[in-house]
Amino acid sequence: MSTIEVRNLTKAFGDVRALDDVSFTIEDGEFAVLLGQSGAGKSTLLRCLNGITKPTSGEIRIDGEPVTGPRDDVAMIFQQHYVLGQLSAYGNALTGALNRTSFLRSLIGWHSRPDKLEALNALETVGLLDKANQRTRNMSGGQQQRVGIARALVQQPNLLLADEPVASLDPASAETVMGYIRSAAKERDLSTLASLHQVNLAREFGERFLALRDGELVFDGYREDLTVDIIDRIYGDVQTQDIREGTEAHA
Ligand SMILES: Nc1ncnc2c1ncn2[C@@H]1O[C@H](COP(=O)(O)OP(=O)(O)OP(=O)(O)O)[C@@H](O)[C@H]1O
Repeated sequence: MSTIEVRNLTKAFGDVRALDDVSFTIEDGEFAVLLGQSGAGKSTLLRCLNGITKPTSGEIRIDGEPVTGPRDDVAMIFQQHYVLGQLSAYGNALTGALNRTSFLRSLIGWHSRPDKLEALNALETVGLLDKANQRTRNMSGGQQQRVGIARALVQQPNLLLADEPVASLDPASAETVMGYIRSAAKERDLSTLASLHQVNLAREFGERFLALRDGELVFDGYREDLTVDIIDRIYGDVQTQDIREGTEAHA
């Protein structure tokens, strides 16, 4: 777990300000959800936190240390499950330990006992221990995404980032996968920032919420503060119709 401080972060692509003077802090072990319309700047923010994208100005610090490039203690889960189809779930999970494995050892597929235990432990966390030996190409999309989560956990991150981790899944699998991300983060006390475009899922799983609109941070608060009117401000009316109807139906 780590504290993440983002100060006056701006990222410009030509005339487009993908991030515009964004500042926030994520406390140790906090589970934060990043909201915003398509093009709001969510991926750019996650990529800056991951050290893949260099900000135009501003600063990111993890436990006080400036982020200047990719770091081993920051793991990312992507929308597409980038698993190696020919490998088993266990083999994929073990690739999360490559940052701790020498090049020669990785060539011959040698892994330390603690790394092997870590991979099995991570598969257990995502409910796939009984499928450890199954080739991932024969698994469902949701299961492949859970293998991706296991791999991220084996990396032993202090910060877990997830960029639309359930966008390509059906609603039931999306809920299952989000449940595993949430419980993995809780179990390991991981500071987490996950972008989600499904507002209902975000409200179900999020604890803290950050929202971007046109690159600006327009909301930073907790579940009780994330009212339908705020969601309206983040998205416009389109996404909130269902929520209003749901709220009224339960009233
Ligand atoms: N490499 C790039 N070059 C030029 N413009 C970019 C680049 N990456 C992002 N942008 C622009 O920055 C803005 C923010 O994009 P970003 O992908 O961060 O949004 P997003 O909220 O993640 O959207 P989505 O939900 O559709 O993935 C958009 O206007 C996008 O076109």
